[in-house]
Amino acid sequence: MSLRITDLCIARGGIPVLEGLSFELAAGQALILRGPNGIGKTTLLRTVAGLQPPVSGIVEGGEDLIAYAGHSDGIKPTLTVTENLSFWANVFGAGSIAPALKAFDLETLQDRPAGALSAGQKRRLGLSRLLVTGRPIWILDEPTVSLDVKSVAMFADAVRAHLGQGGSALIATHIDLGLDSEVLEVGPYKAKPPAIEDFDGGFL
Ligand SMILES: Nc1ncnc2c1ncn2[C@@H]1O[C@H](COP(=O)(O)OP(=O)(O)OP(=O)(O)O)[C@@H](O)[C@H]1O
Repeated sequence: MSLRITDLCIARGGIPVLEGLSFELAAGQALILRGPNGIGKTTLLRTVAGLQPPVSGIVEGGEDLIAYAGHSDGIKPTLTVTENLSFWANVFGAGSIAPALKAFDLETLQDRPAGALSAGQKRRLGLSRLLVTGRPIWILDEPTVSLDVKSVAMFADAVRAHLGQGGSALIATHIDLGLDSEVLEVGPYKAKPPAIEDFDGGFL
C-alpha cells in the first residue's frame, strides 16, 4: 500500500497554486508538509484525498484507503461523544469505539453532547474518528489546532501507533510533532502566475 503522486499541478478558485509535485508515501511512513500560509497545503491535501480534481498529474493508490481530517471537525453537536464515534464506526464498518475513546482521553466525556465540548475536546473527538475508519492512509490538515501540549503528545502517539501498524500519514502542520518523519517543503513548487494572455481564461 503506497500513495504515489506524479507531476501534480493543483488549483484553487481556478488559479494554479502548486505545480510539479511528485512524491510517494509508503506504508509505515509519515510525511510532513510545510510552507507559508496560503501556499497551497490544504489544496494539495484536498486533491490527494480526492475532494477536488488536479489540474494535471496523477494521484495513485488512495482509492478507498484514505481517511481525511480537515479544518472542520465535522462532528454532530446534538449527539454525544459515544454516539458521534458509533455513527462513524457504523459508516466504516469498524468494531469497538473503545480504543478511540481511550487514545484521545475521551472516556470521561463519552456521554456529553459534542456541542458542549471545548474546542480542544472537539478536536480530540474529530481526530479520534480516524481510529474507527480502519483506513490506512491518514491525510491531516493542521490536526493540532486547539490542542494543548498533552493532547498534541496524545495525537503524536496515535500517529506513531498507526505507522507501527503499517499505516501512513500525510500531515500539514506548522509545529514539530516529534515524529520520525520526512518533511516536504512545498514553497519551491509554487505555480508560476498565468501568462497575461491566459488571465481572463482563469475566471471562465
Ligand atoms: N475557495 C477559494 N477560492 C479561491 N481561492 C482560494 C479559496 N480557498 C483558498 N484560496 C486561495 O488558495 C491559495 C491556497 O490556499 P490553501 O488553503 O491551500 O493554503 P495553505 O497552504 O493551506 O494555507 P494555510 O497555511 O494558511 O492553511 C491561497 O492563496 C488562498 O487564498
